Amino acid sequence: MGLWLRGVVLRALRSSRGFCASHGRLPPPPVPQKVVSTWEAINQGRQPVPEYFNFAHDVLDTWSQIEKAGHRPPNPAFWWVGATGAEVKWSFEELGKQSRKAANVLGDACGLQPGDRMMLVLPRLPEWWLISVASMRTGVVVIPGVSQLTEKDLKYRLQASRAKCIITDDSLAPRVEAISTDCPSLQTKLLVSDSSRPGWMNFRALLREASAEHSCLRTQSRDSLAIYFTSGTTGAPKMVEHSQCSYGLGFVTCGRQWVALTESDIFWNTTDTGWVKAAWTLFSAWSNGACIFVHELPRVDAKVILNTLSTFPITNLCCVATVYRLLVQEDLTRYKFQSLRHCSSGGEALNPDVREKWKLQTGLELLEGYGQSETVLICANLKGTPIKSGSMGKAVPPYDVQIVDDEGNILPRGEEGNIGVRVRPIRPFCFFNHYLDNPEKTAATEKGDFYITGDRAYMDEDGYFWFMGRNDDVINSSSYRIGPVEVESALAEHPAVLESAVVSSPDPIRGEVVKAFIVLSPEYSSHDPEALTRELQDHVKRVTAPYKYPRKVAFVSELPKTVSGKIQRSKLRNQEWGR
Ligand SMILES: Nc1ncnc2c1ncn2[C@@H]1O[C@H](COP(=O)(O)OP(=O)(O)OP(=O)(O)O)[C@@H](O)[C@H]1O
Repeated sequence: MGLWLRGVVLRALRSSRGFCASHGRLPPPPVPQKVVSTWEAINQGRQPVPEYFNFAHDVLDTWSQIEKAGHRPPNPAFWWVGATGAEVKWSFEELGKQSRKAANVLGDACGLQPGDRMMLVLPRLPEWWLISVASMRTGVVVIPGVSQLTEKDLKYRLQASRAKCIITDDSLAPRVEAISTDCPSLQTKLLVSDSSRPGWMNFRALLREASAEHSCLRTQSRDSLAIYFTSGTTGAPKMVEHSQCSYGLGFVTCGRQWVALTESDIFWNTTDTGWVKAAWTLFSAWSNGACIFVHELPRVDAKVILNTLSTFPITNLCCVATVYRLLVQEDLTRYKFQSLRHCSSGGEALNPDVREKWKLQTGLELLEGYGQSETVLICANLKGTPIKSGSMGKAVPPYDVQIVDDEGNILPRGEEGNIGVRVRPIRPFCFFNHYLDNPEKTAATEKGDFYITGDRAYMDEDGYFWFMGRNDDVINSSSYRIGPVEVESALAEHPAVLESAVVSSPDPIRGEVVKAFIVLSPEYSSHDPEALTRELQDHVKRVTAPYKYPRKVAFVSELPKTVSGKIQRSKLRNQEWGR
């Protein structure tokens, strides 16, 4: 543990009951709340960031001590359920032991050194969490990716990151083999499988033999921790580099106050391991001592999700809005969620209609949060704060979030502009280091004192943020600026609409007009399209300002989405504009 942080945590632990080991009494019993509040104080900028920090050592091993002292409920730290019902459960102690073994695999068998980069592309298998922690212990920089990556995607990522090692499973191995000669930096291929494959080392076999003795690398807080490729919703994915502390200490508040976790909770986020939300979950949950629940979930299936929520004592759930949109199509009253008490949604705009349907059927509030791969949680409806349906909530400390113009000047409340996060005079520690190998892009995201997120919104008189869309998604029709989210939310209120994407489309008179691509609910799929178009247009005119109604409507069987499940409006827009 960094010396400074170790001191702070130990003081917190000792002050709990006044025991003093040197007087021959019992060792001080750890007090989880005090440990977490110390980390939270750092997260919120009330205490300085320590010079040295390593999440595996400073946080996970502390929870292991707390657990050993009997000061954590008996729920596991990690609970995995396979597609066919197999289960894996680890305590913090077991996680520590297994991840030390995995660290020896990375350091010894793979010969990886601190600072070396390693791509990790696995479906939701327990090894993903083990190797993520092992990379922290060794100082190896992890680069997660999703299993659906094509050969082209893999080549782009391996070449751009110059990764020395890739860890994956049987399904992706052939794709790696097809492009590995084009990736000169790639030296080691590690397979997570029960069978062997020529040219690959076998992780499971190596893990069985590895020693559980490993001394965690003493990393500086600013050392590189991970590189995340963005979703590519708007263009080629960017490489976002995070430090040991930015994510390691930046998610304590997110975990405590947005997804509302304590050490007795069991938290399920249905996200894929390759998306940054998996990291958000790892750091939010484990910094708060909560259990991470994982279902293998080979594909996102509403019934499997609902059955899982009914079968296991999951207390907290987080999904992207797309998943909740799917869930509310089901008859939720047929399920009984015994333990579920808190639900959250992020990564995409949450339509008010979906939130209301969820609440009506489950009795549970859905708290929306907003952030990016580059940041931690920027805005959110934190637990216990009043919700304004359709708003992303307020700025989350330590961020100072403002609506700014293109030069970084703060705009008055109610005016639409860029969502900006203040980075001067002090850049929050819980922020990405930079876009790797792209100083121009890094510099271009800052205007005046603010980092410009690329998203548009307005802030109301009470400090709540209302998302309009990404910069490029906002439609400018006859000088009226129209956010796609508002139109999509209006459409979502109509029973015919399963989901929709709203984009600009060329128009000889207005320059551009609103076009809605709509996936119909099964009951409406055989309706007369012309009559339905008119009905939906009238509906939008009724529920929102009439000028926002979609002048063009197309019924489609599905919408283009990123591998993380987000709607790619840019693809539809480019199609409209012939780009
Ligand atoms: N609650 C939310 N409401 C609306 N949009 C959200 C919300 N949360 C996240 N987003 C969107 O997701 C973006 C962050 O996602 P991510 O970091 O995965 O990269 P991306 O923007 O999807 O990919 P790329 O930068 O490659 O286009 C935000 O900038 C915002 O546009």
